[in-house]
Amino acid sequence: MPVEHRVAARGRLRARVVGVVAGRVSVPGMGQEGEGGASGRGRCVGWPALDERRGPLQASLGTLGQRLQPGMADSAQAQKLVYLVTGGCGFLGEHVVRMLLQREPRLGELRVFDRHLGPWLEELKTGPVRVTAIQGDVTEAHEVAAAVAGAHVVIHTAGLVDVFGRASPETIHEVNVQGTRNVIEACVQTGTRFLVYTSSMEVVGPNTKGHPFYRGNEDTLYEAVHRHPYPCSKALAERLVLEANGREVHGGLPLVTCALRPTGIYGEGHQIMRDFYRQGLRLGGWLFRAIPASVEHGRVYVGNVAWMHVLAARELERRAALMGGQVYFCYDGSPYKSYEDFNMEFLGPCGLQLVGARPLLPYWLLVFLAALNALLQWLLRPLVLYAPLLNPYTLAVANTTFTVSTDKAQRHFGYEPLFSWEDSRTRTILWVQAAGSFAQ
Ligand SMILES: NC(=O)C1=CN([C@@H]2O[C@H](COP(=O)(O)OP(=O)(O)OC[C@H]3O[C@@H](n4cnc5c(N)ncnc54)[C@H](O)[C@@H]3O)[C@@H](O)[C@H]2O)C=CC1
Ligand SMILES: C[C@@H](CO)CCC[C@@H](C)[C@H]1CC[C@H]2[C@@H]3[C@H](O)CC4=CC(=O)CC[C@]4(C)[C@H]3CC[C@]12C
Repeated sequence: MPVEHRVAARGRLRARVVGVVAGRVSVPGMGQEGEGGASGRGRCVGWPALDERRGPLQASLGTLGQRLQPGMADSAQAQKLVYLVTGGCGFLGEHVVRMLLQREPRLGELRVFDRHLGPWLEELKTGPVRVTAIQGDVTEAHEVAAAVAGAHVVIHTAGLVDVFGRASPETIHEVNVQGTRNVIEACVQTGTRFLVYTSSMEVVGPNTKGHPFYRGNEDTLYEAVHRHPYPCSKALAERLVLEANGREVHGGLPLVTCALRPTGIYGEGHQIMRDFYRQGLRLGGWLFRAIPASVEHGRVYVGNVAWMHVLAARELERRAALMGGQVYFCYDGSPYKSYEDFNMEFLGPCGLQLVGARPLLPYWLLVFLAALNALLQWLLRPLVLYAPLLNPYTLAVANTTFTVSTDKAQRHFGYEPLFSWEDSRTRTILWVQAAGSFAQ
């Protein structure tokens, strides 16, 4: 049984801590030095502008090696590091946690902070690394500050991922924007210097005009205009993180931040994939094409997203001047396909078939159905939560080409996908099969 106790660090704290443990290790190769680079700036229609008082991004920090904190020396003998992963029990967060345990040799303590702690944390009980599970809420500044205190690196992946209208826009803003602000302020107050933020491709697009983004990179010009609360919140939060780069933290050294922008993540734990599978099973093994095969939607395997987080976090120290204040799309070798055709890479081997070489319904009818769903959601809200997958926003995202092709992360911090497409596919298929066989 885990020992549960109250955290005493830094004042009032309601976060609950569960101590557990895990292990082990390998080291990746490094790539070439790269250039600086731009970060996309989104515009959120109908949302408040960010406080601009801190001015433009501060990307140039000097060589970090000259200003090492205790415990940050780059050698096998170095003091072990304390990592904090917010949202560490989510779909991506769990993979980040497991990846850190497997592939961060300097890991001394891993703090997993989440509103809902997963029972799988129990498995991490054996091994050389101390794992501390902290039940807490990123919107509670004091809980975040207590969790951050004493951490060397924070990977902030907690977020409210809702494009279906389950949560209110205010709640999405509170968790994604204020939660991120709390993480940044906690780093500043407690002297934590390295912050990796999980942003999203949605910060860039697809935009409200449905413009295609075809094999774009971090410097591709694109009109990033959002209306939906989720991409708005991610864009605002990303901006906060990037603008915080270079701020002086407690102890006088500069904060180093970067943001990673995954495209649509898939892999073990992907609930929407599991939902499509179950829906197909209910329909006798059939799914019906709604989106033209020619509309490409960028996807990335969760293990590679986790790996990119681990590498970025590790390299922020050595490459602060290059990486600080930068954004990186998360990409891998997953093929460019439509959302539905891509899902069939996994659902096909699980016995489902996608009916139709072309969409079975005309687009105008889908638009009508999506609008009807939105209306029903609004009408029924006082009585029941009606949140189907299809709404005007999800239709627009699924029906707009958005694909990424970039090597910026490779050039800046040596990222190469850890999992090949074949591995990613096989792992996902096995998970879908297992997940689908549980309760219908
Ligand atoms: N799923 C996707 O395709 C993509 C996700 N992202 C980003 O990746 C991050 C992780 O997303 P997923 O793993 O897909 O979502 P998820 O919902 O599985 O995980 C989010 C985690 O954050 C936790 N959380 C939510 N609100 C919290 C709060 N107030 N305090 C503490 N913890 C809280 C949740 O309990 C959950 O464990 C998010 O920031 C999301 O915006 C970015 C691009 C694509
Ligand atoms: C029209 C339907 C016919 O089958 C298909 C509807 C699919 C949608 C539910 C998904 C299509 C694209 C997805 C989003 C995309 O992958 C980008 C995302 C990034 C994030 O940061 C969060 C998740 C998401 C918005 C993702 C959500 C589900 C889709 C809209």
